[in-house]
Amino acid sequence: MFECSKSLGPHTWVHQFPIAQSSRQSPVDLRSSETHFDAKLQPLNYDDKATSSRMLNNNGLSFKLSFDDSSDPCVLNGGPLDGDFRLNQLHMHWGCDKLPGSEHIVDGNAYAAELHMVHWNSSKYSSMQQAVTQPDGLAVIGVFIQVGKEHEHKELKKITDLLPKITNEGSKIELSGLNPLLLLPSSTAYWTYLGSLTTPPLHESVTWIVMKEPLSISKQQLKAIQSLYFLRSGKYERLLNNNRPPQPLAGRKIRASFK
Ligand SMILES: CCc1c(F)c(F)c(S(N)(=O)=O)c(F)c1F
Ligand SMILES: [Zn+2]
Repeated sequence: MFECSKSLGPHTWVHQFPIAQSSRQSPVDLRSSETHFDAKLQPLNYDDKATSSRMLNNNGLSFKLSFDDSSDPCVLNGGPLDGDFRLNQLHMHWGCDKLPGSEHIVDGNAYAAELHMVHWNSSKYSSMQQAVTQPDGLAVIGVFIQVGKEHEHKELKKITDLLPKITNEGSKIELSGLNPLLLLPSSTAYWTYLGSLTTPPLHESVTWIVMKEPLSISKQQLKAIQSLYFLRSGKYERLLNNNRPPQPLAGRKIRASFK
């Protein structure tokens, strides 16, 4: 069978991206002792459009669902955010076999996987490329994923059913009519803190919004995710793309929308 391929260890990133050792890095351990309830935090607001998207096994590291953010954008606002943020892509981080795969952890505990929905600040910037380097450029919603009963909305199923069709690096497939709103858990409770991309170039441009309630998927769905692999120098390797360990909070405060 395939072995779990380890991407170049995160400890090597600092040579090319010195910001890796800066004070606004992600992911972090969401420790209850460091979180503070903030009554001023608004509920997240999504204009619930079903949008077209293209599923891609990108650079053999993960799969990415890209959304057309130029015409009929899917817009997020509210929560801790000032202004409108357009959904640009969503992707996932997972483990391998028994290894848990979430990037954020909660009081030291990891989940099986973590979904990231990446949005850029369209009130201040004109593209994702321009926003990705700005301190208020991005908002990423993180949703923990655990194995349990199959995802009730079937929205995640639309994604996992297609994964066997993009098992080779660079393969793409159209997926229209996905409603990102339905990928969010029923509870609106979230943590928020100022952080960074969790993979190079590690820009400190992300307002993180991590949902407290995990989504449940079936073992089969997790297997479909974990069986994503790519051909590297003639060898089939499975992906393990999640291994940035929690980074120092360095004095940052984590706000909670719930008591
Ligand atoms: C520049 C493309 C990109 C990533 F590669 C990425 F890993 C993340 S992450 N894991 O922090 O959500 C982003 F938000 C993102 F915009
Ligand atoms: Zn991510």
